[in-house]
Order: sequence, then C-alpha cells, then structure tokens
Amino acid sequence: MLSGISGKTHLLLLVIVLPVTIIASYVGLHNSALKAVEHTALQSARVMAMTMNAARIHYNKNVAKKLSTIPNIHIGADYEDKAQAIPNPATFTIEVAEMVSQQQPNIRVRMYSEHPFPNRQAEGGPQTDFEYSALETFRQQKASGQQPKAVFKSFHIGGKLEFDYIEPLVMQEACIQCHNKLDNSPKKDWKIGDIRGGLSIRHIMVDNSAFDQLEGIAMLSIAFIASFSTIMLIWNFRQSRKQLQSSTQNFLKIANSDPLTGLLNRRGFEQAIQHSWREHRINKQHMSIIYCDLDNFKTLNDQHGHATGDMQLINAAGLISTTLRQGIDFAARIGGDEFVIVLSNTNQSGAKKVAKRLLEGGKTVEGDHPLEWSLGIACAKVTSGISATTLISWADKAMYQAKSVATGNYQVYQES
Ligand SMILES: Nc1nc2c(ncn2[C@@H]2O[C@H](COP(=O)(O)OP(=O)(O)OP(=O)(O)O)[C@@H](O)[C@H]2O)c(=O)[nH]1
Repeated sequence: MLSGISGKTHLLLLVIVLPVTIIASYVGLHNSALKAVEHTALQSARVMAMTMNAARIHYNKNVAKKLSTIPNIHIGADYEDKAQAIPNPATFTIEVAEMVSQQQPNIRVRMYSEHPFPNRQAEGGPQTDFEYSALETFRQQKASGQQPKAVFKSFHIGGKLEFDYIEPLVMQEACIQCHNKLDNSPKKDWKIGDIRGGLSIRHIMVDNSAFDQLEGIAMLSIAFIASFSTIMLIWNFRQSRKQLQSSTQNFLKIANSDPLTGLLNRRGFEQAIQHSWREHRINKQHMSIIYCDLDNFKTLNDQHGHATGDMQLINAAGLISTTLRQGIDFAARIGGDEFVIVLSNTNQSGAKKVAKRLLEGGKTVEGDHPLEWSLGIACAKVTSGISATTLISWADKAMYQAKSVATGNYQVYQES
C-alpha cells in the first residue's frame, strides 16, 4: 500500500510535473531570448533614427538654410534636373535612407508620409498595416495631449524574425512654408506639430543567428534541468524505496518477535519453521526439535511476583540464544513459559548434547532463582512423509514425559 502511494507519487512527478516544468522552462527561456534580441534590435533602430534625424537637422541648419540666402540657388525635391540646386532637407533624408537600405539588405530605412508629393506618390506613402497603424497611434497620442512616441513590433515572417520601428515625423516650422505653398503640394493646411508621417526602420534577421544562439543556450539549459530533475527524482525514488524496505523489515521484525525476550513469537516461528523445513527436505537432512517448558513457573510468579517471572523468562531466552549456533539454529517463545528450539541438520545425539547444556546452564543463570525446565526432544530425517507440526507435537509429548518423571530433565520422543 505504502509502496503503491510512493510509486504513484513519483510516477505522477515524472509524467506530469517534469514535462510541465520543461515546457514552462522552454517557453520562459524562449521568451527571454526573444526579448534580448528584440532589445538589441530596438536599440540599433533608435541609434539609426537618431543618426537620420541628426543628419537632417544638421543639413537643414548648416547647408539648406545658409544656401537659401544665396540668389540663384534652388532648394527642392527636383534638384537633380536643375543646375545650382540642392535637395531640400526631407529629400536629403529620404535619399540617405535609400542609400543605407541599398547597402544593407537586412535593413530598410524609409521616410513615409500620408500625403506624399506627386513625385513620391508610388513609394512615399505608408505601405504596411503597421505603418498605417503607427500614424493612427501617433495621432491618438497627440489628441490625448501626449508627446507622440516611437512604436516597435516584432514579426515572424517566413521563418525569419523582423523588427519594425517607427518614429513620428512632426511638421516643423522650417518645413511648413514649402508644404503649404508649393503648387504641387498635396496638402496645404499643415500646422506646426501635425503628424506628417513616420521614419520607418525595419531590421530583418537574415540568419537569425543571435536568436538561434540564445535558443541553443535555452535548449541546453532545459536539457540540463530535465536530466538533473530526472536524476534527482530517480535518486529520491530509490531513497524512498530503501526507507520503505527498511521500515517494512522493522515492522516485520516487531510483528514476528516476542517483546519480552526478543525471540521469535508464534507467528514468526511458523514462518521460520516452514522455510527451514523446505530446505531440510530438499537436502534430506535431520532436524531436531527441543520443546522447553519451565517447571513450577506458576509458583515462582505467585511467590515472587510477575516481574521475577518475567526475569526468569528473559534468562531462559538468553540461555537458549547463547547455547544455539548463531544463524543456523533458531528458537521461539510460543506460549507463557514454553519455548521451542529448532536445531538444523542435527540428529538425536546432537540434540541431547544441546539439552544437557540447557539443563546445566539453567543451574547457573544469574539471579536468585535457578532455572529449571523440562525438555522434550524429537528428531527426524525430513521427508515428504512427515510434517513440521508432527515433529513439534512429538517434542511436546516428550517434554510431558520428562515432566512426569521429574523436574529438570529431558526425554527423547520414541515412536511407539
Ligand atoms: N511472569 C510471566 N508469567 C507468565 C507469562 N506468560 C504466562 N505466564 C504464567 O506462566 C504460568 C504457566 O503456568 P503453568 O503452565 O501451569 O506452568 P507451571 O507452573 O510451570 O507448571 P508446570 O509446567 O507443570 O511445571 C502461568 O501462571 C502464567 O500466568 C509472562 O509473560 N510473564
């Protein structure tokens, strides 16, 4: 029963808890790996956006603005077609972004507007759902009085990780004049602070190597955790089984022992004699039984008290134990003052020697009262024609014969 519960608990741990732990660890580590890669991508997108903005501001302030005061210098999106012309800051930034994108196939930088000029109609507007939704978010943030903030999102596209970062582009004082005055401007009612578009930076992880590395570490960690947990569970299971075996053995020892003398009790004796009987029958050996009954034990109890009687029983058991061969013979207290001794592979003459030693030993036991007992010996070659119960009953009869003759002697059972 105990073993069943313990086994089931461990099985439950192995079958449910371990896979759940492994899955939870994998999901946790996978998410951590993704977060780490996302963080890196976000940082690099921010740096890229800062660089683009710094280039635009610098160009605007130190190139476009200064050259605009010189006559015959044209500043506009159509600068390529004209002599003495330079790009306006927006065109400058757009073209720098295009150059970066061409050189880095895994990075795409673009400025987009909801109202692109006619020359940028094809590629200048929002192109993805995320670019549309980013403009919507910026507008909502502005409407609720917040400073529009960059948005960031990661996608899994065709087995590759993709990170999109979009910063709001806000209409500046320096740009509004052109936008509201130029003939070809698609919108002429811009106000400073309006959301005019976004700076979109897309980073595609071409080989996913950083992520794969982190996932590899995650998998290794999980494999380690799983192996460690399994080893711990098996170790724990074995320990529990050992403890259970040892408790079962202790329990059986207690259940089969006489608490007063430490010898086997009737229950333990029956198991031991059956086992020994089988072995003797296989080996066709002689077995001898000595049935012992204390003489006038009732009188001892009555005259000197139960504790003295108990001491006499303990002395008798001690004498039996020291007389027998350790691990070969065995004995039990099967009744109040009755003991049965089993002498393995022992014939009648051997049993007589043991009986004499027990009688002699009784005279010298420690204590005020010499140990006197009557012993009955029965001996047989163990075959299928006789049972252990019969041999014990013969020894019992012999003990009564001894008692009927005189106290403190032994008799050998003789088949009549
Ligand atoms: N002290 C003690 N006495 C016990 C124990 N178990 C049984 N007895 C007593 O042992 C006595 C056995 O009595 P009997 O079988 O008549 O034995 P006896 O007085 O030795 O008589 P004979 O065998 O004819 O010599 C009884 O008085 C029981 O009460 C025990 O554990 N301790």
